[in-house]
Amino acid sequence: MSASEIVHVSLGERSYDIVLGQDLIANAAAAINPWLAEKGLGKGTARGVVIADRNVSGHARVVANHLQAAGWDISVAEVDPGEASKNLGMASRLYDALVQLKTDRKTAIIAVGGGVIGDLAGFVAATFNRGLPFIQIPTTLLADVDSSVGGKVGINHPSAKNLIGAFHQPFGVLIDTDCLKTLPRREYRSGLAEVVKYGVILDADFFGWLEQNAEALLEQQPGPLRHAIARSCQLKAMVVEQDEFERTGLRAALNYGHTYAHAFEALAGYGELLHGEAVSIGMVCASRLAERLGRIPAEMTARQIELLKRCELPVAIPENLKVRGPELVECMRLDKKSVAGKLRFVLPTKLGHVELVEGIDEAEVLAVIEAC
Ligand SMILES: NC(=O)c1ccc[n+]([C@@H]2O[C@H](COP(=O)([O-])OP(=O)(O)OC[C@H]3O[C@@H](n4cnc5c(N)ncnc54)[C@H](O)[C@@H]3O)[C@@H](O)[C@H]2O)c1
Ligand SMILES: O=C(O)C(=O)C[C@@H](O)[C@H](O)[C@H](O)COP(=O)(O)O
Ligand SMILES: [Zn+2]
Repeated sequence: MSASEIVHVSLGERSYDIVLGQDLIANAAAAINPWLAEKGLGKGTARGVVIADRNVSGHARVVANHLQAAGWDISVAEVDPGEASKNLGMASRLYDALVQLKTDRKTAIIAVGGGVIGDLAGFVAATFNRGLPFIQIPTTLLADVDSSVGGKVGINHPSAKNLIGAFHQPFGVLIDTDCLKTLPRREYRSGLAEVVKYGVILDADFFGWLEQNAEALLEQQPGPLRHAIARSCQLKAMVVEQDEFERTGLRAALNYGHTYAHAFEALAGYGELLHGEAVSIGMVCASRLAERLGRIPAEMTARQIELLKRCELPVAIPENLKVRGPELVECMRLDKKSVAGKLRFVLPTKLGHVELVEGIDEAEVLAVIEAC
C-alpha cells in the first residue's frame, strides 16, 4: 500500500486538506479529528451525521462504525440514490432527520457518496442552523476529482440544475480510491469527462498525458488513477484559491461544457444522462461553437472527441433524448453564468486555455446542437 498524499486548498480560515490514498475510510478519525480540532471543535464534541445513499451503505457503515469506535456520537441518514434525489424535498427530509437528532452547531455532516450526496448533504450543512461543519468522503471518480472540492453545494430546481445552492467549504476531503472498486463502470467513465475537462481548460500537458494513458485509466490502474485524481484536485484547488465565489470569471472555466450539459440533463429528465456524460457532449458542443466562431481550428475539437471516445464517453446527443430546439436555449438562460438573460459560454482558445465569452448569436448556439 502506498502512502497518502495531500493537496492543500488555501482559503484563509476556510483552508483545508484533500487526503488521497488507499484503505483510508476504515481509519477516518485519524484524518477527521485533527480537521475538527484545527477549526476549534475539540475532541470532546465529536458528534456527526453520516449522509449517504443506499448504494454506498457499505462504505458509510465502515465510516460510521469506525467513528463510533473512536468515541464519536454518530448517526446515519440514508437517501435514495441518483440525481433525482438532489432536490428540495430530499433536503427537507434531511432537515427533519437533523431536527429529530437534535443536531447542534458542533455536529459535523459527513457526506459519504458521489456528487449527488456531496452536493445535497453540503447544501443541508450550509443551511441547517446557518451552517454546520462539513466533511467530504467521495466514493465516485467524479466526486474524487471535482464535486468534493471547492465548496459548491446545492440542489436542482425542476427547471434547471444546481439553481439553489451555496458556497460551503468542507473541513477536509478524504479520498479513498478503494471505494471505486464497487463503482459501476458507467459511473466511473462519467468521472473521466471532468478529468478530460481539466486538460482542455488548464493544462495541455495533462491533456497529452491523458492521451497517453486513457486505456490505463479505463482499467483503473492504480498509478495512473492516482495521478489523474491528484492532478485534477491540484488544478481545481488552484482555480478555487483564486476565485472562490466565481466573481472574477476565472472559476467559470470549470464550467466548460456545462452550459449545454446542464440543459441536456434538465430537459432529458434528471438522471437520464449522467452528469459526466452530459459534460462530455457539452464540451464537444462548446468546442464546435468556438470553431464556428473562428476561435479554434477543427483539429482541437477532433482531439477532444478522440480522447472522450477512448474513455468510452458519448460525444453526440443520443437519438432518444428530446433535448434539441429553442426550449434548450430557454433552459440555458437559467444558467448561473447568464447576465441580464444573455448567455455566456466558456470557450477554448487553445489546448489548456479557455475564455468566458458573451454576445454569441443564439442561432450559432442552436446550429451547434443540430450538428451534435
Ligand atoms: N459541487 C461541485 O463542484 C460539482 C462538480 C461536479 C459535479 N457535481 C454534481 O455531482 C453530481 C454527479 O455526481 P456523481 O457522478 O458522483 O453521481 P452520484 O452521486 O449520483 O453517484 C453515481 C451513482 O453511483 C452510486 N455510487 C456512488 N459511489 C459508489 C460506489 N463506491 N460503489 C457503488 N456505487 C456507488 C450512487 O449511488 C449513484 O447511483 C451531479 O449532481 C453534478 O451536478 C457537483
Ligand atoms: O466547481 C465549479 O466551479 C464547477 O463549475 C465544477 C462543475 O464541474 C460542477 O458541475 C458544478 O456543480 C457546476 O456548478 P454550477 O454552479 O454551474 O451549477
Ligand atoms: Zn461538472
